[in-house]
Amino acid sequence: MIAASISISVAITLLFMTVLRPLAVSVGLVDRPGGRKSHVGEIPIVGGIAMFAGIFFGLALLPDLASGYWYLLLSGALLVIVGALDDRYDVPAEIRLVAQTCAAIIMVYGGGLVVWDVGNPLGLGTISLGPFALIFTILVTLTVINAFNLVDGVDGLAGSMAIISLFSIVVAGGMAVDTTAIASVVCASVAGFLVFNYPVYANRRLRSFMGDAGSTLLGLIVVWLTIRVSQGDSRSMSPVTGLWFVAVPLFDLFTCFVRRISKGRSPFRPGREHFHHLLYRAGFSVRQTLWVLTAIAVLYAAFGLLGHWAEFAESVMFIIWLGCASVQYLILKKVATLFRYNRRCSRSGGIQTI
Ligand SMILES: CC(=O)N[C@H]1[C@@H](OP(=O)(O)OP(=O)(O)OC/C=C(/C)CC/C=C(/C)CC/C=C(/C)CC/C=C(/C)CC/C=C(/C)CC/C=C(/C)CC/C=C(/C)CC/C=C(/C)CC/C=C(\C)CC/C=C(\C)CCC=C(C)C)O[C@H](CO)[C@@H](O)[C@@H]1O
Ligand SMILES: O=c1ccn([C@@H]2O[C@H](COP(=O)(O)O)[C@@H](O)[C@H]2O)c(=O)[nH]1
Ligand SMILES: [Mg+2]
Repeated sequence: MIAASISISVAITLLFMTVLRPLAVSVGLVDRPGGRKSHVGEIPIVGGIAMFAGIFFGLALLPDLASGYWYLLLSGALLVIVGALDDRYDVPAEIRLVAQTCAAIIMVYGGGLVVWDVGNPLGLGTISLGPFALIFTILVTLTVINAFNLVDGVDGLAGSMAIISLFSIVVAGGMAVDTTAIASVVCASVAGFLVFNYPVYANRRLRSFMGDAGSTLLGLIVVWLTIRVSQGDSRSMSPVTGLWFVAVPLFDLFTCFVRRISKGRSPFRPGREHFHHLLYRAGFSVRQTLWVLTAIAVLYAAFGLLGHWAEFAESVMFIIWLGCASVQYLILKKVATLFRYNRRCSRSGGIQTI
């Protein structure tokens, strides 16, 4: 039955992508180049809606779908609607954050998921969140949802990050039936979308984006399943392990926040200082940028799985995770400096170093 759900998920996503692309052009649901945009031509932003449709029908086919997962579809639908409106009309950030908070609340009360404790990241024993559990759960959910949005800035990246995270969650979660079924259906749908979004020559005329509708949906599903396998009596991995599975999007969010605040700018104001932007501007092609970040994400996920299986101390894994965040931040700063230097050199006709 899972095979049927996977097939339906990918088929419906492909169908919706094909049908919605021309419609999107006629209603103006397209991304136009200019400003901080890095793409060329008008690109339909239909991936989020198409992936949601694929996931909806794929999950609906699953027998015995736990009732909590209908709430995943409900909160996902909320994010897709608000995201699609934002992709078309630019909804104010406050309204989007309210919608994301509502999605998190649906997860808590409908899906029954709360971050009750964060495991033992400091080596002092399990840290229970007590009365702060609800607010922490909402913050974690907003953080991961937005991390996936922020990383969606180059072809294929957000989809690849989601597949890596979901695959790792399933493996660390001991291939639990419900998590495996849901993650497989979602991965199938993302794969269907990537047919239109992965940067290869063959699909250049079909290129489409998932928009905030898609990236926030994927962030929600990833955080939902992570909390599902890392909390409660049936937990099969520690929360710290979960951090390794979303390291690239989280590091991007945190480093952007630090860089923006240190420059006296609002961390919520969009920019072009994300890791993918820096690689791209430093001379990497779109595909090379995607491959570098995918390779880093695979390494982080593999290390998370290694720590999980070898039962490394959570505190050690957490310290190394923080270390990697700092190293990535320093590399980011170095690349930015080199890039500025390079630009100055090329303006004055000097030798380029990168
Ligand atoms: C604005 C921007 O950058 N734009 C981009 C983007 O452009 P686009 O056009 O797409 O988008 P817009 O600009 O239009 O809009 C953007 C969207 C908005 C709505 C605007 C708001 C933007 C945001 C970025 C909002 C983010 C909101 C937040 C609430 C984030 C707050 C961030 C923080 C830094 C606070 C974090 C605090 C927490 C409590 C959360 C902690 C969660 C963690 C996962 C990390 C924990 C790690 C620690 C170091 C914390 C504490 C230590 C401990 C001891 C505890 C240990 C903790 C754990 C072990 C965690 C436990 C975890 C679990 C139990 C489960 C965890 C689950 C998982 C990890 C899965 O994109 C464009 C293209 O790229 C771009 O150009 C543009 O700039
Ligand atoms: O697959 C993708 C996704 C995004 N981009 C570029 O990033 C910006 C930001 O996208 P948002 O929809 O605002 O989140 C987009 O305009 C593109 O320039 C991309 O190239 N490929
Ligand atoms: Mg976005």
